[in-house]
Formats: sequence, structure tokens, C-alpha cells
Amino acid sequence: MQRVTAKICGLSTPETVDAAIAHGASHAGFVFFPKSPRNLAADQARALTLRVPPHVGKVGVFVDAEDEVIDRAIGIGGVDTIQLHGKEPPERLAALRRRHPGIALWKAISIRTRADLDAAKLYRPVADLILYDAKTPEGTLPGGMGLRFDWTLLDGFAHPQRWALSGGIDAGNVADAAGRTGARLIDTSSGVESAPGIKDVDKIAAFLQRVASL
Ligand SMILES: O=C(O)c1ccccc1NCC(=O)[C@H](O)[C@H](O)COP(=O)(O)O
Repeated sequence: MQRVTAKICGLSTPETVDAAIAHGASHAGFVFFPKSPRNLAADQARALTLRVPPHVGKVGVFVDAEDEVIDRAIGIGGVDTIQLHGKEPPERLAALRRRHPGIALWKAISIRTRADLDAAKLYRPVADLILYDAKTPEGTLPGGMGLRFDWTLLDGFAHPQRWALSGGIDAGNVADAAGRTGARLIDTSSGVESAPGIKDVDKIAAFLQRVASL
């Protein structure tokens, strides 16, 4: 069976980027959303993405962003994957595919009920990966809130394409998350932080060591 890999999302310091790489993250996530405590300015993002070796994916996270914001993140030389975490319709992904051929497109889908999973099917023609995340309360951030959804909702669901799991996952529950759902790519942010937006190198290490043991 394919091994489990992990994306550490919302990295914002050299030390935590280095820790994610040293402990085997498959993807490093960088947030470009001003309302997030993990938001990066362009020069910060450039310095951080330069530390990431070619075998590690560099994922830019955007929320209903204008083209200019995404262009800039790609232009700094860093981002090789666009993760859309807002209410972007399939047509937006199709437009981004035309604008940025060669850049992978991930779409986050917010899950609270089984019916929410159906949205994944709409993105089959245009997304390279679906990221299932917990639906967050109205008026809060659409991701990075440390909330999990009921993983049993995925039982028996015929995934239309490649997918990953996120939402409230940490070193203590990642084995259960992967075992219960069959996810082969797990995304975490709050689960490796000491406070919102503050990544913890020891938590990153513990999380990735647990993932490597699966
Ligand atoms: O991390 C953020 O601040 C963020 C803000 C707005 C949209 C998405 C965001 N993060 C996206 C991620 O990929 C997170 O890793 C994912 O939502 C899981 O977060 P968590 O539940 O905190 O592990």
C-alpha cells in the first residue's frame, strides 16, 4: 500500500520550514490570505520557499484571491501548487489552469454533512486533488481552525479523484485519521502549533515521525 505523506501548512519561519523538510514533509504550505495569522508578504514567502528542495511540493493557499495575488506568489519562484480554500467555482479553476499551465490545482471542500462531499464531483474535470477540510463557523477563517469533521462521512464514498484529508489533525490522532479514512496525504496546521499562527518545531517533528511510522 502507498505510504502516508504529509503537508505542513501555514509555515512562516525559516526554522519551521527547515523542520518540516528535515522530518520528511511531502508538501510545505504557505498562506496568502491577509485575514490569516499565517499570511505571508511576498518577500517573506520568497525567502521561505527558497529553502524548500525540489522534492517537496510548495503549496500556496488562497481564498477567493484575485489573479494578481496568485501571479505574485508564483512569480516569486516559489509556489508549484495552488490550493483554493474559498468559494471558487469550477470555472475559476479552469481559468487558472489556462493562466498557469503546469501548476497543480487543489480545491478544498468544506465538510459538515455527507451531502457536502458531493461538491467534490463538480471539481473532477478541473482539480488535480480535492482536500477535504472541516466546515468552519460563519465569519471565521475557512481553514486553519483546528476543527475536524466526522471522518465516518467518508465511509464508502467513491472519491472522484486524488484526495487529501485535513482539519484538526495532530500527532495524537493522525494514525486514526489515516487508518479510518484511508487518506494517503494528510494536511495539518493548528495541530503543529503552540498558538494560532505559531508553528512549533517539536510538534512538527513529532507529527512527521508519527506519519513516517504509519
Ligand atoms: O491556515 C490558515 O490560516 C488558512 C486560512 C484560510 C484558509 C485556509 C487556511 N489553511 C488551509 C490549510 O491547508 C490547513 O492546513 C487546513 O485548513 C487544516 O487546518 P487545521 O485544522 O488547523 O489543521
